[in-house]
Amino acid sequence: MTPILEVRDLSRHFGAIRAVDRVSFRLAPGEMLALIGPNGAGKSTCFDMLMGQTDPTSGQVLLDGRDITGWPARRVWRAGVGRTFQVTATYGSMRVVENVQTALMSHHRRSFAAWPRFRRLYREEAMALLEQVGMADQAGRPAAVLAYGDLKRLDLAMALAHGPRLLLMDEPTAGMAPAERAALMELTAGIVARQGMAVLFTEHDMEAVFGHAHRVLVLNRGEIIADGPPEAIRADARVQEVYLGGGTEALAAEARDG
Ligand SMILES: Nc1ncnc2c1ncn2[C@@H]1O[C@H](COP(=O)(O)OP(=O)(O)OP(=O)(O)O)[C@@H](O)[C@H]1O
Repeated sequence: MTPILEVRDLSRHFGAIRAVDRVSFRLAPGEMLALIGPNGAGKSTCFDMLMGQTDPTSGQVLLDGRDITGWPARRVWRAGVGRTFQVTATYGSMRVVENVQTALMSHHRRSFAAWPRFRRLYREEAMALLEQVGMADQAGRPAAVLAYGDLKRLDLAMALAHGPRLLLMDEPTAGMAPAERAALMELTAGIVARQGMAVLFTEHDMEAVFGHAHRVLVLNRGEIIADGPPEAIRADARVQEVYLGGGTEALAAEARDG
């Protein structure tokens, strides 16, 4: 089966700094992959390359078998790479459902000149997306009054409006209460499984990583030092060493300290 994402020997060097160095991995349909590593490991640089925001020094990025290396961000997004934001990109004064409608308009390349007809445009599709993230009952509320966890779910619905093949989530649970974190990750896992898409996420919260990722990729100084299921990663001596030499308690401490 063709992987949704295939990264081959991807590198990004800044002068002498090897921010990302010969990173290779694959991501299958239905898979949730966590990308972790200590500060400065290269996670953001890796994400930036996958989103088309930074050109690789060398290597390749393939989406559904198509080489998208070096494509500009907008084209990468059009090709099916979506993302959620740490700070959600919603319009506070608009209603929840209208926020999703704007995401659908953008997906369907409709200009905002269609504004007068906006209230009807893609309303049903938007409601179906809100249903998926458990937000249909809040459709009529202004986004500004939403609780933080609900804003995150709205952000997810807006990312899904684009029908991504690959969803990149940058610290999806940052700033959330523990119970909300688990709920968001479970919700995401269910959607990923149903739609056969794939998720790559960075996360400092180790409960979110070890509780919800199918596979964990550990970066250190730009290189992958481990790639496997959560249990194997937790037990990996090199991973424990990198996380201050103290096993998963140290992993948790690193998470707290950011
Ligand atoms: N534009 C740049 N110019 C020079 N060096 C850079 C640049 N961007 C990143 N780096 C360096 O590349 C390395 C990897 O940084 P990156 O931000 O990708 O790590 P990270 O794992 O995302 O870290 P954090 O968890 O702190 O966000 C670091 O040494 C960083 O200083």
